[in-house]
Amino acid sequence: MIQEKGSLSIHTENIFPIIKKWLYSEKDIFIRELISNSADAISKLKKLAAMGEARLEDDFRPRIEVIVDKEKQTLSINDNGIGMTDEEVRKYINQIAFSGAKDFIEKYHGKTDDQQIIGHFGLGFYSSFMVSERVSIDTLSYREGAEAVHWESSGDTEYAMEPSDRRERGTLVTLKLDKDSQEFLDTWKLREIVKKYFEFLPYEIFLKEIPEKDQGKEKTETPINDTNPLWLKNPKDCTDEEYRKFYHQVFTDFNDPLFWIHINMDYPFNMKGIIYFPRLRHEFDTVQGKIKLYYNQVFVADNIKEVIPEFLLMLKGCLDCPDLPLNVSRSFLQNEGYVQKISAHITKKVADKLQLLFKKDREGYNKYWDDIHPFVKFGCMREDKFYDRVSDIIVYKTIHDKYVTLDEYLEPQKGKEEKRVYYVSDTRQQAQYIKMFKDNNLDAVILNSLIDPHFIGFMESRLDKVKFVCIDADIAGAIRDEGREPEEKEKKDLLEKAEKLFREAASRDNLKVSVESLKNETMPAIILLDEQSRRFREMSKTFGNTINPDLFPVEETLVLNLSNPLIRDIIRLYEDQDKKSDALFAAGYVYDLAVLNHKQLDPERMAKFIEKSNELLRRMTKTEAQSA
Ligand SMILES: Nc1ncnc2c1ncn2[C@@H]1O[C@H](COP(=O)(O)OP(=O)(O)OP(=O)(O)O)[C@@H](O)[C@H]1O
Repeated sequence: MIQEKGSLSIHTENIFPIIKKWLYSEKDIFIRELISNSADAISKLKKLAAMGEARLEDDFRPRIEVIVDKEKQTLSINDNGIGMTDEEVRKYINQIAFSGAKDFIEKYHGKTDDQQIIGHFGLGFYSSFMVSERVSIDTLSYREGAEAVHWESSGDTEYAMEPSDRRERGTLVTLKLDKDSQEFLDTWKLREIVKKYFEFLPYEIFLKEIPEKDQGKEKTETPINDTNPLWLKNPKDCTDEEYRKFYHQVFTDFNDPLFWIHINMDYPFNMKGIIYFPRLRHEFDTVQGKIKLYYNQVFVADNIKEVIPEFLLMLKGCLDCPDLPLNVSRSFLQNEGYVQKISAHITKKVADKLQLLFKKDREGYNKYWDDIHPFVKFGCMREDKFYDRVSDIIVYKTIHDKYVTLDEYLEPQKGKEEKRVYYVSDTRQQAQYIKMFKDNNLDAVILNSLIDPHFIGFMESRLDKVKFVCIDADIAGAIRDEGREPEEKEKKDLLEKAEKLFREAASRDNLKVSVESLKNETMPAIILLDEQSRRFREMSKTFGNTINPDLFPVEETLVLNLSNPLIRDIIRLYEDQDKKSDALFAAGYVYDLAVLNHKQLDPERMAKFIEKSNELLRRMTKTEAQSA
């Protein structure tokens, strides 16, 4: 060919500043575009060879090179793919690539949300001008008798074409980086970017620096990428060690995952990947999950909510979905039937895995539960289908350190019209109540994590005639000793007197008081909290009200235990004018102890309580000393 100069058919001057600005936050996408082009060029060549339309060398190995020349300030991408003839350069580069950029701008200009466009930007080759003063191409087509072509442009409307001295089939794109983009000469940074998008590209990528370091030395070349990610391997042939290693490598998490699911399907659509259940160090870790989406082994993005059910984003994994229509907008994806099928399939796979673990290794499943419960609960609340598949294997940790399903927990209440699940929402604050339950051989489950107030509400909405009741709320029914209950008249009389006495002693006119004969004799009184108002307060905490718990006061009832002789004695003392002050002293003390059982006393009350305790000791020793 003879030397040729020309003008590009579009007004690139207008486009240029817009694209540059738009790309500012994601400058490195030009690398993705150029390497993608090289990978496409190799795929096309392989396809043609398979059809018998191109001849490959016997020792052909697909290869992409990223070459840095710090002296010349150039960054080049070289491949041994299909190459281009001069006609093709005219067509694909001069016309298509540049008009592609124009289409792109027309479509997306003004959209501030980069996330509108997934993965493929359609900006292609043109994006190389975002970082370059000048871009050149040296290419030799696979076609027999083709001549190599050199093309060059500075990103304005002018280009130049002439013969090239390239001898090998394939394409070399060289960018003379502009002064604002010198960071792309940093091989460490380049390696990071290439790894981000192409860690699992099926063709080997090599990073080279010119002049080569350690010249003359015998070298073994190692590609930057892993051309055979584990998800492509048949699950039957993968070892646990390989799964763990892959997890460490991809997520740079040194902890081992709990377990994993290998997805490997070809029909009715193509999807491969591995999803891991990470170990949680604390509850808030859950938000740090990561599902990486790939398209034919090229990374697209992390955590695309439109493709992956939201609750699965708490897990970690890689999913390769070559059938995804990735060059479309997110809003379109949401309505795509294919995407819904992917979502449904992953949900089913995860539920199946949990069911399998539960059935085959209940012990192991119980051990995992502390790590996986936020995920399972969140999943149930988010996806009806997931709930339907796992509702029978939701387990609850009990105060006896066992893990039981709801059916197992409710077994002793079989035949009862309304069933109750007693739960602990704070193991420290409710320690006394737990002890009381244990002493009476009763069981309660522990639901003390952030998600649990929501989960309890959710479960009640799903279950007919099952109520969740906190261990410090309305439990008198569970621990009442029916055999010891006094006559109704006597009980009414006692209640009237006790109400008067304890309201006066606690200085609270509206204190709710009840009298019961409890199975447990040791405790004179306990405080019960109204379940509804307590739940309201818990919920307000999860919505950020941690500052003032008194904003939502919780209704309390002081339950006096008639099985403990102290209560009747105090009531009797109260009726004796001479002993009234002693009765008030003792009643106030009993009340304070009951309150202390489930929460801290406010500072003023605490100071008084200590004063009273000291007085009590003094009274005790004084009587002892007098009688001695
Ligand atoms: N390394 C290469 N080897 C062979 N042909 C190439 C190479 N790079 C670009 N081309 C040709 O130039 C065309 C335009 O490239 P460009 O990157 O602008 O768009 P695209 O790859 O077709 O689309 P998009 O990047 O939007 O997915 C390509 O379709 C291809 O035919």
